[in-house]
Amino acid sequence: MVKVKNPWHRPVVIFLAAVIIVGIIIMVAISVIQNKPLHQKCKYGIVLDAGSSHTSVFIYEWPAEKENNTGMVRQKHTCNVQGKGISSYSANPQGAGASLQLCMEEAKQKIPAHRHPETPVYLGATAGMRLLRMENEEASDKVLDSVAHSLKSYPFSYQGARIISGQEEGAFGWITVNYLSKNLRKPTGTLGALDLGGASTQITFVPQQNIESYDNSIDFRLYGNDYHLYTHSFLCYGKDQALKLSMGKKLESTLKADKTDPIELRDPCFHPGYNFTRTVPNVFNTPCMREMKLANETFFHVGLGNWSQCQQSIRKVFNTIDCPYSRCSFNGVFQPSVYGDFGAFSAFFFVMDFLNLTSDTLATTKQKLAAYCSTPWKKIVENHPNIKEKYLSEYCFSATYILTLLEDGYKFTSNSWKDIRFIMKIGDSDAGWTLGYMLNLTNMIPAEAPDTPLMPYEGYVTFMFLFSLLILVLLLLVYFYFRRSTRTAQKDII
Ligand SMILES: O=c1[nH]cnc2c1ncn2[C@@H]1O[C@H](COP(=O)(O)OP(=O)(O)O)[C@@H](O)[C@H]1O
Ligand SMILES: [Ca+2]
Repeated sequence: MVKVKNPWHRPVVIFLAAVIIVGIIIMVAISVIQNKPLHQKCKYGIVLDAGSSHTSVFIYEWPAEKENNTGMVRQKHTCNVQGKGISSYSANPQGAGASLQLCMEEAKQKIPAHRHPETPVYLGATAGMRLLRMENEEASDKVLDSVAHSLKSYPFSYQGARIISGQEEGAFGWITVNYLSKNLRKPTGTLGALDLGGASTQITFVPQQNIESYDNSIDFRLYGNDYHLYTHSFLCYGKDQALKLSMGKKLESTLKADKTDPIELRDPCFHPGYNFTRTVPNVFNTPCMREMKLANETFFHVGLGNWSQCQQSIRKVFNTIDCPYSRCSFNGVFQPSVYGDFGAFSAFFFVMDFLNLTSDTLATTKQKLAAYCSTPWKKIVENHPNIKEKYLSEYCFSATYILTLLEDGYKFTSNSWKDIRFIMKIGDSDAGWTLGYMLNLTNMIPAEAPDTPLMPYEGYVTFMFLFSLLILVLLLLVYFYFRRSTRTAQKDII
């Protein structure tokens, strides 16, 4: 009997199989490396939010290759500038620029040095500077010159320092929340934006009704979709200016009713037992109100802690009678019915979060707030020893103002109240106008949708891996089948 065997057969098959396996491994490795998102290659941008009460510096970061994809920019760092807002430096403009130094030095540390020259820096000032410009344009120009001069002294790419309009503030806040929620490339609805500052407040949303006033309408084409937005910014209706408006009205009626000395302003929006000596100019030092000349300049601000009376007094700062359109919010400003979900951020969040009122029904919110406002001031201070007294004393007013603004002003109902989400951040990033402002100025939101790869990166890697595994298994099956049939043939021959 002769045993037929090809001595070359086995090593050749093994060699071929090894070459194929190594080839597949190399192919997968190359494709993984080739397509790996380059995490280390990030770009940066800096936006300074020069608000009426304070300035914050925001540093944003995004992967260099993916700048046109929605949701790719994230907030890397924030720095709160010490002291008050830049508009408080009207008598000492140099101080405004100097106040930014610590945070700008921090930005130099946070951003890799080789990226400094290409990192854009923008400063946008909001309602505090709008008011200063109304009052004293020369002073407001000097403050802007001072911050511009300061920002130019850093190694970044200075792109300007300006007062943004209320419309921009509203629209960019809307872009921010919808960019971060990744709503912009989907057919699903968008999120309206409610921003409450110290000196102004903004409402922005996609309405169902026609926009009757040109000033309140803004159009965007983003990622191939058209958005027709309603937006309005109420100057003087941020919570600090609204407090002045409301106190000013009460002070005027107190003086009409009773000219006794000392003047006592009995205020239902402050806690019982609260008693603070203030000066009249401290209330009236704003272009939001007619000046009131008074011989006696100090008064006692005395708390009563009565929520429903507080709401009555706040209602007086909204004119809901005159309306030249089919419907208005207040002060003769056109507003379509609120529609869809809303993100309420900035002071809307700070106040409602402090009072634990971010997830109740409207009726429960009112009940809880009434109980809070009637709590004695002494007890409030005892319960919150570490909170700044100015903030603490004003939470009853601020929350009552928020409820009145949303319900009587914007016409939210107990039903649509459920559509308001009080938010501070979405993911890592703060809700606010700054991110939208930067995305717009760096052209990071294209009008048309950019070409997208066939499948996302993770899907691509998984696909390549499974496909290679399949080929390998098939090859092994062929090999074993081939080996078995060769052996069978050999046996048959034997
Ligand atoms: O922790 C907090 N508790 C209560 N209010 C806060 C807190 N942090 C900031 N605020 C308030 O948020 C508001 C922010 O307004 P901002 O300075 O942005 O003014 P603007 O947007 O009108 O220019 C101010 O009224 C400020 O007092
Ligand atoms: Ca603000």
